[in-house]
Amino acid sequence: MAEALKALVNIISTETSTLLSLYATNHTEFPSLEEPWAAKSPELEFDPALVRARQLIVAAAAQLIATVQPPTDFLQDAAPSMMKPATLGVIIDVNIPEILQEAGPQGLHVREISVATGVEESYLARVLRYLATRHIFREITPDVFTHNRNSSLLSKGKSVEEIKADPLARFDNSPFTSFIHMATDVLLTSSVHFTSYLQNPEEASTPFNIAYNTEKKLWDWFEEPQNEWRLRRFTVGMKANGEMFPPNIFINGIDGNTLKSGDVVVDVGGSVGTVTLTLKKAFPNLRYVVQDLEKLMPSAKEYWIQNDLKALESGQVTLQGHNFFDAQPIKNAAVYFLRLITHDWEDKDARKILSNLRAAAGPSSRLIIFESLARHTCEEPSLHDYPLPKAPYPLLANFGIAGEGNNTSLDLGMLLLFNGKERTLDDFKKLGQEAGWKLETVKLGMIFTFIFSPI
Ligand SMILES: C[S@@+](CC[C@H](N)C(=O)[O-])C[C@H]1O[C@@H](n2cnc3c(N)ncnc32)[C@H](O)[C@@H]1O
Repeated sequence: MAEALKALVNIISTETSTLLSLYATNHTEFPSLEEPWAAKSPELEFDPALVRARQLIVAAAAQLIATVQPPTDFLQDAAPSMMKPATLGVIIDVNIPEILQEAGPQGLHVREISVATGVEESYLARVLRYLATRHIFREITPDVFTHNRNSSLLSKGKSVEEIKADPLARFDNSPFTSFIHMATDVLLTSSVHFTSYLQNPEEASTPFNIAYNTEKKLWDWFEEPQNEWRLRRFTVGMKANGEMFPPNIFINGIDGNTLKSGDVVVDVGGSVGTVTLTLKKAFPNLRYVVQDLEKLMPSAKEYWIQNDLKALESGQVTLQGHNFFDAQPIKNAAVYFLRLITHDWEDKDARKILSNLRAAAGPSSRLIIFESLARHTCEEPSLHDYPLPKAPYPLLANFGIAGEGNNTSLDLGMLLLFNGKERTLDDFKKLGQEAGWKLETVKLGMIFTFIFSPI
């Protein structure tokens, strides 16, 4: 199959030229792997042509490795992949990103990092070498490490001193690091029980329940006093999700220009309301309700006080403690939307959430779900009607890790924590139908928009 190998190299070569010419046209230097990350042109990062070129290069490069690497080497690297979250967890827990940031570009010897962290020098050297081998941190001279493009994103955005002074608030400034840290903590611990759970799902509700010896759902477990920091980290992490997606996805998804002034948009399970803030800026003539569990309301209030106090004071935005398994109090809203909610729940629970919205909806209400679309690795006839980009030969139809890497991880993460799942197109149609909603439109994007009308 030399033909496949050549085709992969060809994709990498062609798309690299495209990528570099996009940077050149934008008068922006291509960011170096060796330098800490600083988005020089945030608009360029979301440019669809750049996103497409990058996706093709990563998909082809990953497939090239899988093609040329002996399978024994390939699997020996894959099997102990848990070392990634394990080492990232240590690094974040003992504040190495901040220590190296404070040390500057000349880096720091592990001896000094050891003094600053209290972790034995030889342990640190091995952890950092593992990560630097995978392009997270850079080893300048033996045992002297500094940040590179990837590791620089692990900083919590506070000094070591500030972190130590208020450990509970350590993730408050760093939505992205919060998100990464979740994988190194509850997810990693739960994953140990994966095989036992899948072979005997009656054992517990989820692998998470086995791991932490609790019958509570994750959200309720977060309320236990020892988990206060985890709830806080999760709430901050959700903001990262908001910032990871281009705002236009939500603006085009809701399409507020088709609504009447004063119409109500309900952000169901909206956390602090990051999507609502984006919508409110785009459609200032609408009214908004952000709903989440009562315990989230203080954080939500703080978020709006910081970002748009006027909207709260004028009543244009209302924050409402509401459990979405209870009857929906806002009747006949123009739009009920849910972002990253249905994937937390197994079908019977997701059905109940959508049924409660259906019971409150009026004839012209719309239900809008922002969620990933689970895709097969091969051609899917059910998706032929949608203008999804076609993967060139010999790439996997879903672009492999460059298309579905995060989604497949997230899908299994949902299984570990909630017995939830990412859904295929047919799953969404069926789920809607069973709850009284007809899937009318699907809009493509980094996250998909599924628009339903009442049946
Ligand atoms: C994955 S987060 C998504 C948050 C938000 N939609 C976003 O995209 O940023 C799930 C949210 O569901 C909320 N949640 C969980 N159970 C809930 C319930 N029974 N009623 C209302 N909200 C709930 C959580 O508190 C959390 O904020």
